[in-house]
Amino acid sequence: MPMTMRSLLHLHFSAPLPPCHRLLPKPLLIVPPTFFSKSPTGLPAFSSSSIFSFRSHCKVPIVHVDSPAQPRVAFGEIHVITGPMFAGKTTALLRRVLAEKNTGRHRASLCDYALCTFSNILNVAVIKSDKDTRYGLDSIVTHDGAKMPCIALPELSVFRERLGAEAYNKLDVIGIDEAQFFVDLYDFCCNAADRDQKTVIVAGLDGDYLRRRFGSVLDIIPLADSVTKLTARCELCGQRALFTQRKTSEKQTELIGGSDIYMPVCRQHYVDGQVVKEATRTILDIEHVTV
Ligand SMILES: Nc1ncnc2c1ncn2[C@@H]1O[C@H](COP(=O)(O)OP(=O)(O)O)[C@@H](O)[C@H]1O
Ligand SMILES: Cc1cn([C@H]2C[C@H](O)[C@@H](COP(=O)(O)O)O2)c(=O)[nH]c1=O
Repeated sequence: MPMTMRSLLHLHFSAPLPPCHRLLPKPLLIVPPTFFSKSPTGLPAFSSSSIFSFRSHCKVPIVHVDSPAQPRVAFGEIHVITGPMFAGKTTALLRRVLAEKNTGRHRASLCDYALCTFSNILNVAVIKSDKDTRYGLDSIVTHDGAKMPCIALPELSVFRERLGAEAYNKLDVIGIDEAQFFVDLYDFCCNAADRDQKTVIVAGLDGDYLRRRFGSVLDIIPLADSVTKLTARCELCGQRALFTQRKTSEKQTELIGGSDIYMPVCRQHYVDGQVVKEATRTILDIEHVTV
């Protein structure tokens, strides 16, 4: 049967909403045009676009509508922070998570003005791999000692269950540190951003000590809204450091450690370091000593 314009419109507007919306009662409030612009009194004033506000404890409290014909659902986001060790990835993750939380608080205060509720302050959670036992399992810690509480997990698929479905549904922002250790990073990020409307901020190494891809960090780049590659300072010359040099002779890819085992190096010192390591190994091999 040919589709009329009317049936197309009906289909468009009656398409099923994401799971979180389906659980909700009818929109609590319809705020007329541009709730977010300020009046001279500093209080929100109304003007030209529409915003439907749902119950504020819902993950997607607001559906912005630029024009009545184009409803836009607020989807999740994925931001990737990568680079070598000591580049400031964990520091950037902490900053970003806190910034999201504060922005959320700001947004919340505007919505709360209309909804008379303060329950939609952004909820954030930070996850790290339980392989990283350097500073205990209950916080992520930067090389400078800054800390944030976290949940340490063997894999990301257990996060929802560990947190509980209700708490998970209320989350707005999920930070993931040491992402290179999570084998299910791709699926988790996909589901969290596409299906569950979370903002996911991922920090992890792009390469290992041999400059090979490390875990799945590179795999999520096609999913990402933004990718930030940070650099450190070469420990030998102070130039921009792109790589992580392992100072010991262990060969396994995963080896937990800090400046006792690794150092950030520039391209020249990475190459020089590999040459020196190779030469040392050859000499010691000849002498039948294992390094
Ligand atoms: N060679 C180093 N040894 C120890 N700390 C370092 C070294 N180089 C830089 N740092 C410090 O580490 C900080 C970055 O820490 P962090 O955010 O944990 O980095 P990353 O998560 O990328 O490893 C830098 O701001 C710097 O103060
Ligand atoms: C290069 C490299 C690193 N690791 C480990 C060492 C640390 O425990 C983490 C990286 O921590 P950071 O927050 O980025 O400083 O990864 C490894 O297992 N294998 C490697 O090749």
